[in-house]
Parts: sequence; structure tokens; C-alpha cells
Amino acid sequence: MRHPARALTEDCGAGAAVISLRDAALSYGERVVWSGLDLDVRPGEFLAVLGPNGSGKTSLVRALLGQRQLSAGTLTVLGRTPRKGSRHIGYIPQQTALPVHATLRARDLVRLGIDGHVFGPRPRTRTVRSRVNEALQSVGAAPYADVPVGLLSGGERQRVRIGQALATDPRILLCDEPLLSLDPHHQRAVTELVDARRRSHGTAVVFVTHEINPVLGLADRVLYLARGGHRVGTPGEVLTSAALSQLYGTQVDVVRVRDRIMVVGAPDEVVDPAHHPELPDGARS
Ligand SMILES: Nc1ncnc2c1ncn2[C@@H]1O[C@H](COP(=O)(O)OP(=O)(O)OP(=O)(O)O)[C@@H](O)[C@H]1O
Repeated sequence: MRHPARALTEDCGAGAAVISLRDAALSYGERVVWSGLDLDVRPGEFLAVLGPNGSGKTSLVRALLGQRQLSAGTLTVLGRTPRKGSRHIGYIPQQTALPVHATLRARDLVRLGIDGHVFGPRPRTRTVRSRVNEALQSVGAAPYADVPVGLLSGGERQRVRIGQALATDPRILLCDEPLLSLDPHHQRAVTELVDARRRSHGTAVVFVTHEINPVLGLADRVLYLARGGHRVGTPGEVLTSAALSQLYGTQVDVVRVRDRIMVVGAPDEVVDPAHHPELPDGARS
């Protein structure tokens, strides 16, 4: 892509932080989703964000995208307050169903990743076309570049979304549950693509997932959110019965079977609807 490859050295933690949170908190009305969060994410780092439903993983992504303000503390992304539509941030959303008759082709979706950011003069058509082709190629989606996205399988569509997110050669890749409803084979394909990118380009990765195992061998560090609290550290430091029991305030067991991990006995996030003063009855933005 446009920038020369930012090859990673052994110490993938080197370099100034691209994301910095200091004593950060995020609330909806009176409900504090998380607080006291101190975190630096460095170029090329793979940070897995784990936690039960409602623990605030997506809210963190929204804050990083500049879509949600912190209620306390500070957040800088690439040295400044995050703002919407930054081309330095690639975003891979959750799988969403697309209508079969959607006429947008895979290459159109990727092109949106480039044009969608541009407020000033548009890049030249030929430049855009070759960038789109490069992005599709890099994620193995070139064979179905001209197929309407509504006809693609979940795994194929997710490749195209990654291509879209990478089309501007972002310095940070935010992935919000990109593995949902993918089978293990496609989960591996998605995580390997993301991992290859951070290794070749030094892209920092924030990877929100419910499923620990697909990212276990890749994550440098884990941010585990639960019950308004959090733990940050290497997978070996955070994913232990002692650390998670302390976080949940009750006995939780981290069970290892061969190279897989299961968290057993973790209570669901308890959400009191009375703590959602922003919401009209039954609604959610
Ligand atoms: N716009 C909003 N207004 C009020 N409350 C909200 C809003 N968005 C999220 N919440 C609440 O904030 C909490 C955290 O939500 P968030 O979506 O960040 O959690 P999550 O960890 O991503 O959950 P999941 O794993 O289910 O996607 C939840 O209790 C949710 O209901």
C-alpha cells in the first residue's frame, strides 16, 4: 500500500503509544460501564478485549472511534482526541446480514473505505482502483471482487470488510467481534489476516471478541472487562482463575484443555434497566 511496510522488530511493544487512556471512565447516565482504565497500545501490538455481554467492549471501540465521550479521564488516539472518520483507523464491525439483492459489489464496499473518508479533493480514479485491487488481493477476496456482497458467504464477506478497513492503510485496526457466526476455519482465516497485517505494517490491533481461543496465540496483551472493573496484562497474567475470580468477585475457574481455555462459572453482567436513563422503554441507540 502507500506507506512502506513498517516492519516489526522482535519487541513489538516498541514505539510511542498510538492509543493512550488515563484514568478513563465511560458511563451511560448513572451507569458506569468501566472506570479507572489506564492503557497504552503500541504500534504492532495485538490487544484482545474480552469480557461478558454488557461489560463495555463495544463502548470502548466507540470511544476510540470518537463516537462516544469519556465521562472521566483522558483518551488520545495518535496523539489527539479521537475524531470520527479518521483514515488512520480501520474498523471491522460485527457480521451483519446483508440482503441477497444488495447490488453493491465487493469492490464497491472496499472503495467506500477509501472514498468514504474523503472530504477534500477525491483521489484519482486510477489510484483508487489500484488501491481497491491491492486491498482485495491482500485479503484473498480478488476472485469475488465483482460479486454483489449480498451473495457472498459470511466468511467471504468478512474478508471484504477487512479489505475495506485496510484500504486506507490505517495505523490502528479496531475489530468489534469480527468472528461472530463464523466457523472455526473462517475464524482462523480472519485472525490470521489481521495478525499478518500488524506484523507486516506495524498496525496496532484492538480485537474485541467473546471467543478467547481464536486469539489466544496471537494476543500480546488482554484487556478483560467485567463488573465495571478490568484487568490488563499478558494472557498468562490475566487468564487465570485467581485474576478473574478477583475481578468478578466470585470463584471463576480458568480451565485449560490442551491449548484451549475455558472460563467456567463467570456470572453474566448484571444490568439494571433503571441504570439506563438515556433509553426510552425497550429501545437502544
Ligand atoms: N447508547 C446507550 N445508552 C445507554 N446504555 C447503553 C448504550 N450503549 C450501551 N449501553 C449499555 O452499556 C453497557 C455496555 O454495553 P456494550 O455494548 O459496550 O457492551 P459489550 O461488552 O460490547 O456487550 P456485548 O458483548 O453484548 O456486545 C450495557 O449495559 C449496555 O446496555
